[in-house]
Amino acid sequence: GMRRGLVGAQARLAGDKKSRMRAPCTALGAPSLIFLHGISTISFQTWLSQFKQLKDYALPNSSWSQGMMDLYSKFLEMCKDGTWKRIPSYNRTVDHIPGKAGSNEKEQKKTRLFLRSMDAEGVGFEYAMFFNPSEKRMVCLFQPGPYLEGPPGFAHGGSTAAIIDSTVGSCALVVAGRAMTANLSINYRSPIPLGSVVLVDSKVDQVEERKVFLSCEVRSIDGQTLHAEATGKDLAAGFHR
Ligand SMILES: CCCCCCCC(=O)SCCNC(=O)CCNC(=O)[C@H](O)C(C)(C)COP(=O)(O)OP(=O)(O)OC[C@H]1O[C@@H](n2cnc3c(N)ncnc32)[C@H](O)[C@@H]1OP(=O)(O)O
Repeated sequence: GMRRGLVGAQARLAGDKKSRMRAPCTALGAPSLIFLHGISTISFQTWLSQFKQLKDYALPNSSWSQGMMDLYSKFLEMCKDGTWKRIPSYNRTVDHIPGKAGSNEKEQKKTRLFLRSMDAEGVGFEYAMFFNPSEKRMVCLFQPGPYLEGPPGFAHGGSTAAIIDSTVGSCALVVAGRAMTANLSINYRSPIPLGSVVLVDSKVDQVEERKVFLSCEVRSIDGQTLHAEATGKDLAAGFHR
């Protein structure tokens, strides 16, 4: 009931019953905000049409817990007035790059975005990101699945690093247009139970020419437990190398 209602709400928000397959335009709002370069080389319509066949993985599926659904629903609400933007997610890195999305190049068919590498729903990284432009803040709702185990019953530190890197990297990418993580320093404060839901909350603290300085906290939904905190530096270069 709740879940179906939410998916319905999502579809209505996107204004299309096939929103599962094609949410990015509505979700991103103004793509020029996200991608500060390259957009002029192809027509806007062509760029949009490339997303049509792509499956968006940042939408609810049956593996999402009630906690994950509730949080997702809360963030969708906050998207209504434009304060937050839902960020779509694909299973190939190339599909996030304007002008290259939907590419059929042979080599790119074989590669996967690391966090979307597991085909079964719920076993690996289940996550959805939301961006707040005025705060230059990217929040990722993250539900680690059973295949991310490190200590028995808890998420592997590398998986935590991966979700932090991706959230911080996406934040830098949205703010700076291009981004490559140059440095990431993580303090692990409290283990993350598999199947729980945490908030990976990152923001840009400072931009100095090509350097983007970011900080990030991973907390339980109620905010009471600090699981990890990180600082990072992204360089706004190299992504298209
Ligand atoms: C949609 C999906 C989003 C997913 C996001 C995922 C994000 C990622 O995982 S990225 C992958 C992991 N990162 C990498 O592989 C990066 C590997 N490193 C590199 O390619 C290069 O070192 C790169 C591009 C970061 C920097 O190289 P380059 O552009 O030549 O910079 P360089 O000229 O050496 O340094 C520029 C400045 O940055 C500083 N800097 C460079 N590296 C670092 C570092 N590791 N730590 C701190 N500062 C650094 C330098 O000191 C220099 O500062 P200044 O100008 O004041 O002297």
